[in-house]
Amino acid sequence: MLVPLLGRFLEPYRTSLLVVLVLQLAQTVASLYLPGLNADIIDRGVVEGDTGLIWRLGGVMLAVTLLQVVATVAAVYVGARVAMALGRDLRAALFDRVETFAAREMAELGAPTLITRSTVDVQQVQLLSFMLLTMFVTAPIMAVGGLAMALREDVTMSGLLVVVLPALVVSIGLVIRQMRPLFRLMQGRIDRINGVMREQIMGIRVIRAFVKEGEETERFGQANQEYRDVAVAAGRLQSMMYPIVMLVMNLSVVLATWLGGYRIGSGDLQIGQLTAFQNYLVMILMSVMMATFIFMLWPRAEVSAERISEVLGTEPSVVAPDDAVPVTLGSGHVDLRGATFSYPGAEHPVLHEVDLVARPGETTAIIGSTGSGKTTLVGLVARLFDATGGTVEIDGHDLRALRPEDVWAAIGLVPQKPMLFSGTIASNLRYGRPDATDEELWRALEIAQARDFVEQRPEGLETPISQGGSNVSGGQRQRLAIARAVVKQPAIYLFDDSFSALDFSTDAALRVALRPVTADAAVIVVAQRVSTIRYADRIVVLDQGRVVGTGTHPELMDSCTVYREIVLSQLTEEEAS
Ligand SMILES: Nc1ncnc2c1ncn2[C@@H]1O[C@H](COP(=O)(O)OP(=O)(O)OP(=O)(O)O)[C@@H](O)[C@H]1O
Repeated sequence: MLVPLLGRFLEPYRTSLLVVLVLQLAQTVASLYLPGLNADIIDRGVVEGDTGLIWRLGGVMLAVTLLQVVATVAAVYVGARVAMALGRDLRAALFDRVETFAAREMAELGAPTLITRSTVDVQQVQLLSFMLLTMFVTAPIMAVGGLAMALREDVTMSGLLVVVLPALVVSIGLVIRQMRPLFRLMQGRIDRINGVMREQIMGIRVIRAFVKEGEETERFGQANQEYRDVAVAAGRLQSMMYPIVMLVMNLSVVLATWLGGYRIGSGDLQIGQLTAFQNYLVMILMSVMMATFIFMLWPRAEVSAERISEVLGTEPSVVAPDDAVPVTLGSGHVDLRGATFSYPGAEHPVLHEVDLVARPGETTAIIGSTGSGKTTLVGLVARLFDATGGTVEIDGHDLRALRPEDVWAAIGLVPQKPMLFSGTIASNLRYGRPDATDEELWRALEIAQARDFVEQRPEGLETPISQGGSNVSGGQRQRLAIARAVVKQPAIYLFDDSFSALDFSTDAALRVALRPVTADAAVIVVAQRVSTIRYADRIVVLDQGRVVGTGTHPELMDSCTVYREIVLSQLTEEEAS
């Protein structure tokens, strides 16, 4: 997964990669050249007392070192830029993909893991690519070059590598093998911490009100501890790597000195050559250490790459067919025929063969007990998910044959839990129609019975709204969400229990004010309160996902027992008639 992902996302940076390659090559060649020069200074300069040669070769060494430094700095700079750009591109790709997800994919993956994957996992891949970009060429060239140079200095001494190298590779390999499953576990546990934290931050008021801080702290503590345990286990293994490499490296140098001593004594080797050999030996082992760094990061980055690729490879369930042509849904005829819907993984459908008609200029109300499927029904009309059976049509088009954005353009949805975005009241109201004038915004606020409270704010339409709309009350948020839908002037209004936070008189005033603006639109209202819907042109009664009655209030009072029961639980017999 990691290699294809890197291949795909590094493709646009081919030129930079080539530059890094050349710079690394220059740096490595320079590094390999230096010990040889040093040996010459000792053996030909110092031993033979040739000061001129020492100066000359010293100068060359200085120049080569300078080249090495410049190449290293430049390679790290370009490499870091590419790695950062890769991180940015991965995050952008993830964000773009998540934006296409329908409710189904969101439910399957879940917000916490999507956040971890876009941040922590991307960071892992980014870190590994940085390491690769700074060491990828250096390590193998240094290893091979170092080996060649060591052989040139002394073939017998190079036999040492036959023992040292396999020992190093095998011991590191064993450690890495144990690290891989731990990293997978670690990412999963970060998801869990994120999930618990998210839930607790969002539910902080409820937690306090129910005095559950202790239990919640414990729950978080447990998730935290589980992550710590696996991180410590992985860290323990990781911390063994460096000492192993250092141990092997130092032992090798000692061995080389010991062996070299004999060979110098027998006249087979010169002092300078031994110094150079030791340098090359260290270089070879250093390159193994560099590779170790990469091997250390590789398993974690690979797990992360798998998690990123899973998101990128998840196909949205609400999509336009290949042959979909753009359409404008202007009139707002909604027809559900035998619409059935099951949530993924659920045993039974939530909606069973629902037939529903909503016409422009009319108000269609949906009423039913809690959990009867009202919100799900609204989601089907808004194409937040597709029906698993039957059809949902707008203006005679089966929604599955349309581009989702064409459907959404026709819909003014006021969800059960209204959501506002950070910005101002004006920016939120213009969400569906950016070119709306201030006058139109005020008009929409008036209809939504929100004008007064906005006027009372010194900054009026420019009043700041914090993330999620947390600095306005629930009722105000609901009214602003209604105003936002009104500004959009859609062909179909979907009010999902949007009037529940309003008192009776405000609810009535709002419905009267809405009438002229929705005169040409289909209005679908979900409500628990009978007074909100009793004058609707058509009332659809849902019971456990089935339509058990359709008609006007008087018709249903006569014909539908479920409706009668709901009405009589809220109104007296006289009020209801
Ligand atoms: N994301 C989901 N995954 C699985 N089941 C779900 C999901 N959302 C809702 N349900 C189930 O579907 C059924 C209908 O839910 P829905 O929200 O449509 O009901 P509702 O009539 O709008 O309820 P309420 O009046 O309480 O808002 C419920 O039994 C609920 O448990």
